[in-house]
Amino acid sequence: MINEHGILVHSYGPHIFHTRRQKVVDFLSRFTAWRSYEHRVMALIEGRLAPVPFNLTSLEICLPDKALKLAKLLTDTFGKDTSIPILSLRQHDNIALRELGNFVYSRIFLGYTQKQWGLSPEEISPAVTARVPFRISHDDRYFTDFFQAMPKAGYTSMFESMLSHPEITVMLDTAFTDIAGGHASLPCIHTGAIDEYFDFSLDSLPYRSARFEFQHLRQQRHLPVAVVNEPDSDIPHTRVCEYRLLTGQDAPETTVGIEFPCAHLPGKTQQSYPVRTEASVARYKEYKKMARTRTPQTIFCGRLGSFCYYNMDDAVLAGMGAAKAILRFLPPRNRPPDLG
Ligand SMILES: O=c1ccn([C@@H]2O[C@H](COP(=O)(O)OP(=O)(O)O[C@H]3O[C@@H]([C@H](O)CO)[C@H](O)[C@H]3O)[C@@H](O)[C@H]2O)c(=O)[nH]1
Repeated sequence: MINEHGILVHSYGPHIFHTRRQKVVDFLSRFTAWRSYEHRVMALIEGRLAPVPFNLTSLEICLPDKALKLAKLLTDTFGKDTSIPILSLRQHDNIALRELGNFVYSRIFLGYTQKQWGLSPEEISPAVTARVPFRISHDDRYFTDFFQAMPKAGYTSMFESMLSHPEITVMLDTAFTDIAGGHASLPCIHTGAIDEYFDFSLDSLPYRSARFEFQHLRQQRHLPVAVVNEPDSDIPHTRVCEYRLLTGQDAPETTVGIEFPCAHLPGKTQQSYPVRTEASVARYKEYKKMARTRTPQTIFCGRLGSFCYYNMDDAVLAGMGAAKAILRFLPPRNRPPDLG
């Protein structure tokens, strides 16, 4: 969205496209040109800014007296240019590595995760914190995928181009319950929340939400990198994003977005992240079972429909799969030949 100062911002927080899947790149490239962009993030640790994921540069910044020795130990133990989840480092047999793991855990993960999820890192799936591993290299990019880019004219323009087709009608501000009386009798792809779709009949699924505060600054540049994380638990926000550094927009002034995670209140906030615990995943599976028997022609998709912590490329791939799957509901004579 272009804000009132003419700056392109992301209303729901920074979205950075990155993937290892060529077929997803090929598909999206039909609708957008790209601006090559490698994301870099820093975190404020004891008053100093250091790269996140924590890497050998972060080590030199945060623990300058021990950095050389620890870098050698890390490289000897795990190998050069490797990475390791923080929870594994904290459990290592070697006491120096365990202590280092505890240092990084307490300075980067504990407060941030508590704010982000309302839970400690141990209470959420280990896959979540493993998204930001300890890097045994000086690579300070947030992602290592071969394709990292932003849609040149923004995501809105990319989706407008995707939806501009004579057979596509877009109806905004229309609840799915307003169409065909709600539960679809025709084949349908539903990307809304599966618990809401079934009127919370098995109780609600837990999600986290976030509030974004935008500040326009009368200066050319505000941050050293596009995103600065704030892991301190006493400060309510988790990160600040300077959008022009993501989008490359040339402008004399800048806008930052500050992210405040919060609980999701059904009907009041937007679900942003599914909170996947053993109990919530079990409940989601019950909803899936219900979907199979009650609405077999509805394909649930996306972060909310699949109750999955998808990255954008995961969501696109699942969408491509759903588009193919829905064609199977067509009578065989109407199916495209490559569907079989
Ligand atoms: O400083 C930190 C960073 C992360 N964590 C913990 O790791 C979890 C996963 O982090 P991340 O993948 O960054 O989470 P998110 O889905 O919000 O990231 C998206 O935002 C942008 C970009 O990274 C912004 O800089 C990108 O498009 C997405 O990947 C996190 O939930 C924490 O539990 C931490 O503790 N401390």
